[in-house]
Amino acid sequence: MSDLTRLSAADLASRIAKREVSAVEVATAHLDRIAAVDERVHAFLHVDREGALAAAKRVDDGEITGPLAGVPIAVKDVLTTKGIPTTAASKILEGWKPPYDATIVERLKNAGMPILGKTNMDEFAMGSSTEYSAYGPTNNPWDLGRIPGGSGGGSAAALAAYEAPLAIGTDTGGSIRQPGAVTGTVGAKPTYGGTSRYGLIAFSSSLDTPGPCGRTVEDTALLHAVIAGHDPRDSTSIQQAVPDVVAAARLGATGDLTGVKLGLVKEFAGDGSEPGVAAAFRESLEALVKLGAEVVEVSCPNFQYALPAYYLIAPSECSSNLARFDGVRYGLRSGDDGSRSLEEVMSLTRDEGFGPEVKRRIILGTYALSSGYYDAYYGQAQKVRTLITRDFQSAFEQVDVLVSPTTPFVAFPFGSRTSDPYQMYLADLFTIPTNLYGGPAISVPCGLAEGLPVGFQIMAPTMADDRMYRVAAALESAVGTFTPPAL
Ligand SMILES: NC(=O)C[C@H](N)C(=O)O
Repeated sequence: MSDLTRLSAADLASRIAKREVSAVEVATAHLDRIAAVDERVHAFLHVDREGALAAAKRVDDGEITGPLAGVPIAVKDVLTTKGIPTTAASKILEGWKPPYDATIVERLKNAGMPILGKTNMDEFAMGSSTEYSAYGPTNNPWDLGRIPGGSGGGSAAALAAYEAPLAIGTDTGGSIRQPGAVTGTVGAKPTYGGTSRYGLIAFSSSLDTPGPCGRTVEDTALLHAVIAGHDPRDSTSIQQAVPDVVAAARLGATGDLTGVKLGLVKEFAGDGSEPGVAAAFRESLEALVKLGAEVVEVSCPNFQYALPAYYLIAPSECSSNLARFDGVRYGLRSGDDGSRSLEEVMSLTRDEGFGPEVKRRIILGTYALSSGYYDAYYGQAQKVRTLITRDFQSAFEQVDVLVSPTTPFVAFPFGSRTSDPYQMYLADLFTIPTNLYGGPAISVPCGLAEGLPVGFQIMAPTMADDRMYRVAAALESAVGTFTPPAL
């Protein structure tokens, strides 16, 4: 039989449904692949062999059916999994086993999708390379000396290394799309509120968005349909019905984009992209025009303020959200030998438990929220957020979607951006505006630059997630998918 780990999720699901292959065989093939290559890739922080096989058996026993029943999946370690270690790649949560499942995880289980394990990430999702994981970085399957993106580098690398056919990520400023771009995989950030945050360890609550990752656009859409939709346990969850993203992906795959208007953001053009990235993006745009799309230049003058606004809003929210890690309620507790006060124990725990990037953001956010500075920093950033939203709204009066490269550069070598935080933050230059607005966006592989993958980003209006899938699938039909060298 062909290697099951090379098949698409759609193909696996149909073979399992027809009983040409069992779900247990599919899960076993992926677990064996993880055992064979993950020492080199380090995509996983925890592998749940027993749990995955038990879930697969329930599908084989006919207890669960559905569009992705029996298709295994990897889950970013920032979503709670009942009884399974969940660390957000931080020492402060080492050994913590949550007492409940995140809604996303619950939906995967109800859909009969065996969870292979938890994937590596930057600590608390702060970073663009997984180099800030307290458990060591993930290596990019395209070149093991390079970063797989971040924060969800583990989920993207697991796909590129054929350790999992599907994965879950979360995107606060680009953490699904940028890892997708640099690993040659697909990553979609749904509309904010379109996927539940219940059980997602909060970084920046007004931005955090869980979403699907896959190797093809159709697979990603199939997973989107499983996880999206209203959740009464999340107060910002949207009530409205989820658009039919699977139908949109299948429509796009026919390769006809007649009448679709693509907006090229004027302010992004030539803005710091590596020449290879800019070239692959331009060629893809031409490919889309051949499929019938029209390209219109649009101006979004406030996008240039997105990065600074994000680095006030996200740290401000994180300084509040991460206050709960105090050595009392979860995981690590340091220096509690009976001689120290509660404050001292909290302080020692947080000093030992948090890594340097997390500390940097807590300090930055606490400062931005402090009395006397609140209006000048946090308040001002919120106003910028409104202006960016207006830029999107007026752009979408002229075009159906906006397009850009996903990230200005291809996967960079380890250590090349850790000494200057700003250089790391630039990885999200093109992805952050969407998070501030709240709309959906997807990254789809569009070519190679010096042998490394380049991502093409498609941004759509809120609750028009289907539009981006249509264009993404059309692009995929024109440029194909990209396979890394054998590991
Ligand atoms: N969490 C994200 O979406 C990643 C972003 N690079 C950040 O460090 O905040």
